[in-house]
Amino acid sequence: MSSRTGPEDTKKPFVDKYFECAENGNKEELSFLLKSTVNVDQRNEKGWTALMFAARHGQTGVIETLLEKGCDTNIVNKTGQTAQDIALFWDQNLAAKLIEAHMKEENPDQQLRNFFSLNHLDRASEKRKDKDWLQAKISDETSQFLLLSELKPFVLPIKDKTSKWRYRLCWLDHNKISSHLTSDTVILFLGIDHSSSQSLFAIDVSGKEESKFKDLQPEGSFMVPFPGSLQMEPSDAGIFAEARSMMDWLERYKFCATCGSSTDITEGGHKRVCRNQECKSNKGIHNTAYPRTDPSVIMLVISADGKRCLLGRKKQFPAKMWSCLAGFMEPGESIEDTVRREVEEESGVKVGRVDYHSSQPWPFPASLMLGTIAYAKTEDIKVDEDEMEDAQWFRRPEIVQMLTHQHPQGLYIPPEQAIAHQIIKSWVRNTASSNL
Ligand SMILES: NC(=O)C1=CN([C@@H]2O[C@H](COP(=O)(O)OP(=O)(O)OC[C@H]3O[C@@H](n4cnc5c(N)ncnc54)[C@H](OP(=O)(O)O)[C@@H]3O)[C@@H](O)[C@H]2O)C=CC1
Ligand SMILES: [Mg+2]
Ligand SMILES: [Mg+2]
Ligand SMILES: [Mg+2]
Ligand SMILES: [Zn+2]
Repeated sequence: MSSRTGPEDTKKPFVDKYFECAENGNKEELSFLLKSTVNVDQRNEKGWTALMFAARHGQTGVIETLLEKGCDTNIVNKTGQTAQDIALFWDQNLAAKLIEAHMKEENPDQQLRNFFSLNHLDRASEKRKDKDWLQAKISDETSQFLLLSELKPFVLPIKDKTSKWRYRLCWLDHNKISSHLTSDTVILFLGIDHSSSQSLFAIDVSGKEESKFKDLQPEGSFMVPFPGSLQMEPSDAGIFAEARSMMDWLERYKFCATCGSSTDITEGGHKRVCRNQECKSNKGIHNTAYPRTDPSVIMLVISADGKRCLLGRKKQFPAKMWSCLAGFMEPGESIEDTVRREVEEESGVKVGRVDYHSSQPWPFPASLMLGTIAYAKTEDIKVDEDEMEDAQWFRRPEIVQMLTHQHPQGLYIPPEQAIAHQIIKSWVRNTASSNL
């Protein structure tokens, strides 16, 4: 490899050496560098990681070491390839298989699981209808409770396997929180964790002095959910999404939307029941007392020549961040038509075909993002100035710069936890060898 230069700093000789070890299969020295100076996912100026160098040269021993050290197999380089793409391109089949096996282990269904959607709990929707069962679980000494104050979760700081600071949900057992449970405390059943046989709950402690909870766990704190929750362990983020959306609904929908009467919380917090026996909401399908989920579409619009994609800036976005267009679905509208309508409203561009990509619960407060790739039939842009600050077509090389934080003007797209990032990355990967 001719050029592997990284950022101009004192670490550069070590980083160069690190990539050289990956290329030559020098496992011992690579492990030593990882222990002392180098981050496992360090990239060079072309966006290559050690895993990519090892994949390119079929260094299976190094690949095993890097995978053990928790390297990220999803990183793309500046041409939009992952390490696995590189291994396949260079006929390093053993290397490609090793990476694929690791990815399968982490994600057995081989389906993109967006951040906030990794919730492994069994919601036990039949069991939670049984009041006695629920009450027994609330008092069970093995049950675990998550505190939420004004929708802020009680969390612990931890270092992940690459030494970055992240947050974990802080679970407290019944003994610790029993003094905070009064007859009007909102208790939400989250589900059963079958790996530990524990039932998990969230409780609302809004209005109580937050510092008091430090006695239960001195390292714990209430975290402002956005953007803090993006730094959560992905498996906790899914549980947090359920807890936050549900708690927000329980707090905001106290009265019956049909007749305005008071409601009672049932089924562990998953349903409200109108106290007015005559109310239409108590008659089956008309029930307005279930939690809300607001479907929203989010789309990467591709130009007719396939070479550019359309990104927009909402007025509230941080400076220099561009993202996919997005919008709420209206009742009686298909996903495809919502995409066509929102794109035309926001940018004036007309869309034809729409393909589904993946989905993401977005708990601010309760959107379900339906991710799509949409194909434009027109090019002229007319920005909806009420909602958008700007919308523009970007060529693929510029998108890659934005994706890999290499853009000369510092433009960037949302982080990997946002579905927008994943849709953009998919397009970049799928067009990696098409010379656009
Ligand atoms: N995960 C991700 O990567 C991304 C997620 N999103 C999320 O997508 C969702 C939709 O995107 P956005 O561009 O804001 O939507 P829209 O383009 O539909 O426009 C937003 C406007 O819609 C109105 N609105 C608010 N709630 C609803 C609702 N439940 N149904 C219909 N209209 C509503 C509001 O208008 P008014 O103020 O007049 O009430 C709001 O200003 C948001 O929740 C946003 O946070 C967006 C981009 C990226
Ligand atoms: Mg919008
Ligand atoms: Mg809109
Ligand atoms: Mg809209
Ligand atoms: Zn009612």
